[in-house]
Amino acid sequence: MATITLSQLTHRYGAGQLGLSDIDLEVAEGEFVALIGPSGSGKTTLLRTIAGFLRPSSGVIRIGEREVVSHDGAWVPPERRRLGMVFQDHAVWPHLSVQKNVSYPLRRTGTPRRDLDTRVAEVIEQVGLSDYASRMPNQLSGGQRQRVALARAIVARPQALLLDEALSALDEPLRARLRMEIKRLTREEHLTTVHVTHDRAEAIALADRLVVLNHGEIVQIGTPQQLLREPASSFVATFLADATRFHGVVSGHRFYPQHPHLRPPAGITWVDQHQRGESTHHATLTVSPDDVRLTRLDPTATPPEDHARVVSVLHGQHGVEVSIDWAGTATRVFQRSTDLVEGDAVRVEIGHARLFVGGPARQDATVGAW
Ligand SMILES: Nc1ncnc2c1ncn2[C@@H]1O[C@H](COP(=O)(O)OP(=O)(O)OP(=O)(O)O)[C@@H](O)[C@H]1O
Repeated sequence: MATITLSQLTHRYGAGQLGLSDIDLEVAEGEFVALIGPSGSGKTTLLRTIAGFLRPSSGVIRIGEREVVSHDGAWVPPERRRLGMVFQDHAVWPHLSVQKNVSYPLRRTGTPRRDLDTRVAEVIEQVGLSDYASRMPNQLSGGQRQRVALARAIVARPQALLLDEALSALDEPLRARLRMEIKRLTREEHLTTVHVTHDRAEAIALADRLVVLNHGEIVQIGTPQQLLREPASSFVATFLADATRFHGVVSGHRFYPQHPHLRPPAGITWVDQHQRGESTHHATLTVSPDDVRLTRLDPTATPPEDHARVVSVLHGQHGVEVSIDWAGTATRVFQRSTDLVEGDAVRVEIGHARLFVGGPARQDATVGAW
């Protein structure tokens, strides 16, 4: 296993489109890192650059002891980087059995027969396919084919494992099971892993550290708990925890919201992002869906001015997601259970909020789709 180090990595596509901007990142030996961010933020570009499918415009990539992309233009092609890759679409060879698919990387490098048989049997067992070794891919389920792809990616003990939406094509509950198995397997094999996913729950469940990208830049790196507890910007709070943003101004250490009815709660965490020379008075209050309480108002009485309306109520396995319209601001609220229904008038109370003062203007841009 190896450390992956990226230094000042920048990529511009042919049309001038910025893919990556000045990325510095070190993935430690045996660490599991997930790349997350809105659509177009650069996740795929970054993974493809590490894999060697894309040659960055500038910067250095080191995998283990070796520079695979250097300042002086030196370049190691993908097949010589000793990386394992798993894509979304079960890329296994249809004309080869499970055993032959998995053993292929070892046959290619001329591994002696006995070593090959032992290692292939070991990996096939690790992914739970021992009873299927002689089957052809068309006799397997989607989940089983993805396990074959995973076994083939790790059989040659790669320096690192790259996962590109590897679980996205699978349905629950299979997806959740394979997610846990990947976690176990990467730990057992002490695999350095970089995982691109659109699924925040998956990233949070699997990763030792999350790398949040936006506009081709890293906007925050940290453990899932750190990022959830201490998002560095209103963008990260909104993106990772579905927080709602309310804009306003700060003056004399008080927040004045634009939102006509918002009463800032007593529990505010101030995050001062003020940058010298910038206008500092703009501020964004983020409210996490867990920190809002809703009380149904008497439907026969005229609702007070600051009421909100329930727009939708989605019951799920682990609770209820209530969306409200609060003077034009769509706000998400998580509740353990509720008897609220669409159209109800509610009173809104905020338990805790984070106030981001100043900071880069573009973090307030639309978060975008996953
Ligand atoms: N082949 C290409 N030519 C030009 N621009 C590209 C190309 N591929 C990606 N881009 C641009 O580079 C930026 C980063 O794209 P990338 O595909 O890495 O994002 P992503 O985070 O993986 O997005 P998604 O979640 O939608 O897959 C985007 O602005 C995108 O439009």
